[in-house]
Amino acid sequence: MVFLSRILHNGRVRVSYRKFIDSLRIYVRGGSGGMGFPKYGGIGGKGGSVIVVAAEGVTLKSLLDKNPTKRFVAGNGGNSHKNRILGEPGADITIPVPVGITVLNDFDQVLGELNTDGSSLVVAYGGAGGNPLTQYSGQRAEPLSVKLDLKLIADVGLVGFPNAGKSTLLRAISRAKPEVASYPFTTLRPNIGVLEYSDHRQITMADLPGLIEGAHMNIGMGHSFLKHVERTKLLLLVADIQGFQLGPQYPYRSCLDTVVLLNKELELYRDDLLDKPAMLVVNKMDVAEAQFKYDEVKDKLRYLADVVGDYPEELRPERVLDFTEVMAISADTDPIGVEKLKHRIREVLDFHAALKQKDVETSVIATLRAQMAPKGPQML
Ligand SMILES: Nc1nc2c(ncn2[C@@H]2O[C@H](COP(=O)(O)OP(=O)(O)OP(=O)(O)O)[C@@H](O)[C@H]2O)c(=O)[nH]1
Repeated sequence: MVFLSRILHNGRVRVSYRKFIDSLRIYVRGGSGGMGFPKYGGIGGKGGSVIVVAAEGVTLKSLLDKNPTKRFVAGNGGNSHKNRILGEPGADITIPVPVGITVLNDFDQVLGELNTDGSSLVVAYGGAGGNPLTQYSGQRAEPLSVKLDLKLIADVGLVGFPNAGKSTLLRAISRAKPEVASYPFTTLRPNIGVLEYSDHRQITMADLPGLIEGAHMNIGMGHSFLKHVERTKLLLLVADIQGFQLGPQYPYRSCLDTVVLLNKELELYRDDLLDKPAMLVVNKMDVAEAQFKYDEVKDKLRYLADVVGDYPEELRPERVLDFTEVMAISADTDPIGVEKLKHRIREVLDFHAALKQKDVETSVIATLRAQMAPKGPQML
C-alpha cells in the first residue's frame, strides 16, 4: 500500500518532496536611518543591515522553524539630539543559513554564494541617517524578498533510477545510514555520507532521490534535486543489472535503457552536467544471471554513443556521458567490490583534480608569456 500510495496520483507518478527544504524565500528590510538635528547640524544614525551568514549545522528547516514569519528587519538608526549629535547606528541582524546557499533576488539574479562556514553577504542595507541633504529626515530602507537556494556540496553525486541501490551503496561505502527499502522513492531527500580512507582523507558522497524517465516533466520526484549534483566533482551513476519497472502499467527498462534514460534526464536538466567526470556502477551482481546479463551489455554501457541511435528520438540523448570506468558490484553482499570502488573513486577524483590544476598552470603560463613577450629580449 505504501508503494501504491506513493506512486499513484491521477494515474501519474508523483511524490512530494516533503520535510526537506532546499529553497526558502525570506523578506528582509534594513533599518531606517535616524532623524538628524537641524539646529546643531546633527546627523541621524544609519539603519542596520541584514546579513546572511553561512554556518555549519544550520538547515533551512531549522531557520524556518525559528522564524515562521520569514521576516527579518534590522534595527533603526538613533535620532541625533543635543547630547548625541551623531545618532547611534541601528543594530545589524544576522541570519544563519546552511553552507552551500545561493542568494537570489526577485528576478532570479544571483546576489552571492556562501560556500564556506562563516562566509557572509549583506542582503539589505540600512537607510542613511538624516542629514542636510535629506532635510534631516532619516532614509527608509525598502523591503526586499530574497531566495535562499541550497545546493549541497559533495564531491560525488549518486544518480540512478529508484531502487537501484544508491542508498545501500552509500551505507556500505560510508558511515551514513540512509533509509533502504524495496520500493521506489524511498529516498525523499538527499543524504550525505563521508568516505574515509586510512590516511584520513575524506570524500563526501550525496545520495539523491531516484530519477525516472520524464523526471524533467516533474514525474516521480521530478529532477529539481539534480541541482545538488551541480557542484559535485564526479557523477556516480548506479544502475540495477535487472533493469527497472515502476509498475505493471509502465514499460520495463533494461539496465542499458536506464543508463540511457538517466543520461537523457541529466541532459534535459542541464547539459553541461554531461561534461563532468562520470563513473557507472552496475549493481546487484549477486542476483541470478547477473554476470551473463552484464557480459552482454558491458561494452554498450562503456560506449553509449554506439547504442543511443537505437532509441526513439524522445528518449535519445543528444550527447552521451563518457564514463571513466564501469564497475559491476553488489553493494549489499560484496564488501571487497565496494572497497575497490571506494579506491577507484579517489583515484578518479585525484586524476581530474590534477588535470584541472595542469589546465590552470598552462593558462597562467600562457598569460605570463603573452604579457612578457613584447617587453622581453627580442631576436632580430
Ligand atoms: N540483491 C541485491 N539487492 C540489493 C543490492 N543493493 C540494494 N539492494 C536492494 O534493492 C532495494 C532498493 O535499495 P535502495 O538502496 O533503497 O535503493 P535506492 O536506489 O536508494 O532507491 P530510492 O531511494 O528509491 O531511489 C532494497 O531492497 C535493497 O536491499 C544488491 O547489491 N543486491
